[in-house]
Amino acid sequence: MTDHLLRGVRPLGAEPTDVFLADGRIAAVGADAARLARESAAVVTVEADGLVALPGLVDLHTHLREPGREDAETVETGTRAAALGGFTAVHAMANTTPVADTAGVVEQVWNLGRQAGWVDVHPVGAVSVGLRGEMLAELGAMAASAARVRVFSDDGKCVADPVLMRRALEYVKSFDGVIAQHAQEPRLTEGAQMHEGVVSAELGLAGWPAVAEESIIARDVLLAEHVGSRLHVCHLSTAGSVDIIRWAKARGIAVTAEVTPHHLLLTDELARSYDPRYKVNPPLRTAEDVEAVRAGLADGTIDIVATDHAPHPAEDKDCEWAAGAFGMTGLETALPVVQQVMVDTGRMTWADVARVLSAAPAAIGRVGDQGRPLAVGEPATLTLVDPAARRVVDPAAQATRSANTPFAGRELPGQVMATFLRGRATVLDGAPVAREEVGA
Ligand SMILES: NC(=O)N[C@@H](CC(=O)O)C(=O)O
Ligand SMILES: [Zn+2]
Ligand SMILES: [Zn+2]
Repeated sequence: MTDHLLRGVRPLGAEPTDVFLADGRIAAVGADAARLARESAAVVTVEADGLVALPGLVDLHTHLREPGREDAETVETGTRAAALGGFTAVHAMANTTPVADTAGVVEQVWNLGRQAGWVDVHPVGAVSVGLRGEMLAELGAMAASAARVRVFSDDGKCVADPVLMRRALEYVKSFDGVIAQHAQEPRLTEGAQMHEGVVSAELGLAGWPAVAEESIIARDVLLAEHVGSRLHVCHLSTAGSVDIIRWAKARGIAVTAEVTPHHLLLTDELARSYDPRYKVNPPLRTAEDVEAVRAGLADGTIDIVATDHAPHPAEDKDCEWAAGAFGMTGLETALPVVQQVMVDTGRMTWADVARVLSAAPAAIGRVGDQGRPLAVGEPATLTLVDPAARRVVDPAAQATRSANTPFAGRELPGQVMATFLRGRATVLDGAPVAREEVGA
């Protein structure tokens, strides 16, 4: 395998240094790096002046759409988009067709990920058969499969039945799994089109009230406490949800929570455009909610940023608001949004970014060989970002097969220049590097 010398790179934004990647590991940092590189038979030098090195990003919430909706995304296109976004691992949500509710389907997704080779693909297993919320899926068989599933979710649907939720939390304890809940009380959100508030009232669109999210989170943290199991809350979006998580953590409950880039930046005011690009579950909320999730991420109440990358083909988005599908893409814009909202405002450091986009999601998903420190001997799984770059988001220039980014036309800071997965470059000079090109 080709070795790489990264010259003048700033690990976690610290002082510039040289880093040498050899045989899939970080072989040297500092003065030793150039010396060892000279002894290497095959070395590529990356001029990394001013680039920040982060551990490879880990997404706990990605929709890859395969099997079943290859018109929206495939494992190949979605994971290439992930690598370009600086990711080295993604968790592939279970709401595919067929649903990933058996060992057979999760192994299929896992194998597709290995064939594509862009990032490690960790399939998420469904909690219930067919996401129907009635009967537990074969959680143990998925955990014991080659895919080694640890994260289970009916995402897209809420596990609304408290008994089923309790049983799921109990079941995953035996293999250290976690239930990732899409917190949406179904009865309170029937026909909902956007956040329930001033804007929905003015537009005359059916509302999705904050309490529909908060009541499920409140119930679930109490269930997790009662059972003594791990709960993860997907795409938390309201100020009240942040308060509940803060309370639960103070009480010692094993709960973790994620926020998406779009909920960190965008508000329900965008619905006034009637452009379904802004239609998502949970919906874009108010400016007060946006401020609360930023504060919650900064103070550690919210553990991670996850993309909820949800590609949809044009026919499901180029339509009137009411007919549009819920969901937005996010893999190629997540790091730039976090830089803009949290780093460039001084609310977080690059070390914090490494925590919320790599170490913490790897820990929640029990992905042992990712989210590691950038230290000698560790796997060479990292990404290099140019924080001084600025780019206007162009859906046509993205690797994802779908164009439903809510950030189209916006200027965002930061560009991923290189990504390495166990020493192999998946991205160089900001462009994807197919595995065949490097002969690895
Ligand atoms: N977020 C969305 O609005 N949509 C997701 C499902 C989900 O994450 O709930 C999708 O699969 O399209
Ligand atoms: Zn969801
Ligand atoms: Zn989702």
